[in-house]
Amino acid sequence: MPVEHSGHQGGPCGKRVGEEGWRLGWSVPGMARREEQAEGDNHLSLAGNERRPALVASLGTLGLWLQQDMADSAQAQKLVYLVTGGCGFLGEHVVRMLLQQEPRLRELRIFDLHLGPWLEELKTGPVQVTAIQGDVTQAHEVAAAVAGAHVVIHTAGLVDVFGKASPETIHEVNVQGTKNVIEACVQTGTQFLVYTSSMEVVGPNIKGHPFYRGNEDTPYEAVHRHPYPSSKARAEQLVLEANGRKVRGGLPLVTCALRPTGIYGEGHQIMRDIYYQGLRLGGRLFRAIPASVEHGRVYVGNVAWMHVLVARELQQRPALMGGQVYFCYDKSPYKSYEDFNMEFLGPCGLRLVGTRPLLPYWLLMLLAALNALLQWLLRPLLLYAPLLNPYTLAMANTTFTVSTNKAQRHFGYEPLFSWEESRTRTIRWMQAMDSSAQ
Ligand SMILES: NC(=O)C1=CN([C@@H]2O[C@H](COP(=O)(O)OP(=O)(O)OC[C@H]3O[C@@H](n4cnc5c(N)ncnc54)[C@H](O)[C@@H]3O)[C@@H](O)[C@H]2O)C=CC1
Ligand SMILES: CC(C)CCC[C@@H](C)[C@H]1CC[C@H]2[C@@H]3[C@H](O)CC4=CC(=O)CC[C@]4(C)[C@H]3CC[C@]12C
Repeated sequence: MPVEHSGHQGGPCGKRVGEEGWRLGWSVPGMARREEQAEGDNHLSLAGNERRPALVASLGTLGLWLQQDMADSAQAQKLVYLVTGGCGFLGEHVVRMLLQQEPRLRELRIFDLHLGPWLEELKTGPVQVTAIQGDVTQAHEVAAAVAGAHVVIHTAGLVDVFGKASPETIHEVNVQGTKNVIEACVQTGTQFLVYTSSMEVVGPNIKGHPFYRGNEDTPYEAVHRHPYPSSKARAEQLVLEANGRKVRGGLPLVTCALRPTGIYGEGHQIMRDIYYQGLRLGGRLFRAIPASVEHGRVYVGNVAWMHVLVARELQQRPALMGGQVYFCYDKSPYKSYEDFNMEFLGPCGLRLVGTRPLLPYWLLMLLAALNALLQWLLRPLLLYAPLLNPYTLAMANTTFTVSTNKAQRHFGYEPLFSWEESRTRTIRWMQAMDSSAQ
């Protein structure tokens, strides 16, 4: 079913809720917000005194202890992080997660081609937030942003499986951009680099082999032809090969790569597109993929949390974690791409028609090929970029799921958000998005 990435109508979602946008309500479950932590720090001496009566022997001791406390906290808040692509879907969650969950942050630099207006609200907090408008393909811009950073989280990338950008541009951003980030770390002396890779560096491959609940060591023939996975695979390889290179000052560069499966959650553009497509079709979507095809999905908040944790622990366990890859996973259920989306679209009033695909696979392939042909023919006049093309069809129609605990073993990762919470947050976002658009 060709789905255009445009158009917008109000829908049943919006009629149910009248709440603030998800950006305003962003918080982490069961954890103190960073601001609250900072506030807590200010009162630490009193709370601490209750717990440690021996220290309250005299006012002098109390004063000394307070001084020590302040020195510790100044010492603790010393790190400079840089997030490339920090205004993207994932990048924004990483930025917000860092501000909430990384108490040692002194400065957070956000580097992106397009800066979001929401950055302004972050500038009033205790951490210095520096927004840098820049292009990862420009080595000098990257080097200037990286200089003085302790950790770089490189999420910037051109995510295009719809043929919007040329293969050259995808390569330039994803591969050359990553090279620039690595070289900037080496030249300026930044020691820790986390790269946002993708499950796509593994598969599904062009032969459509299933990857059923595999892990980082599962053998799989990773063969790519499409520019996006090829570029991600090359960039990941560059990042991993750079592990151990000497950076300015003589210390070794420590790198690792995170491979999310299909990310979902607040801000997910494709989910938004599919929702509006469903509305245009009278609240219905038509099943195209057999329910038995499993597609790996992971909640954006958990992917962000994994980035924060991996960046922190990379500094503690460089020998174990340097040069490693980790799939991003959580407790999201194994389902087909369409059935999974219905977890959110269903409560927004959409219905998936059919227990089996309504069209035979060969016909879908034909439609996908037609779309590709149309895209090529229309290119001089307009950009025709429907969701259905031969590549996306193959992606959706090939089982690819992960089952691993490597991140838990190596750096103690546990999902921060349960499946229920992830689902609720995503539904709330869709409802809020729709009501704010009406
Ligand atoms: N969305 C998904 O399901 C998955 C995404 N990933 C990876 O996660 C990362 C983030 O992806 P999303 O947040 O989904 O994409 P996104 O398109 O929302 O975010 C990418 C960000 O990078 C920025 N960017 C693009 N080109 C740039 C350039 N030349 N210089 C500076 N900034 C540039 C964009 O402005 C954008 O803010 C990407 O590296 C992607 O490959 C990996 C697995 C799954
Ligand atoms: C009925 C249609 C054929 C359904 C089309 C769905 C597709 C648009 C999506 C199916 C699988 C998605 C991709 C997958 O989740 C893995 C990804 C990893 C990334 O690193 C980037 C995004 C993506 C390629 C994702 C893109 C949309 C799908 C192809």
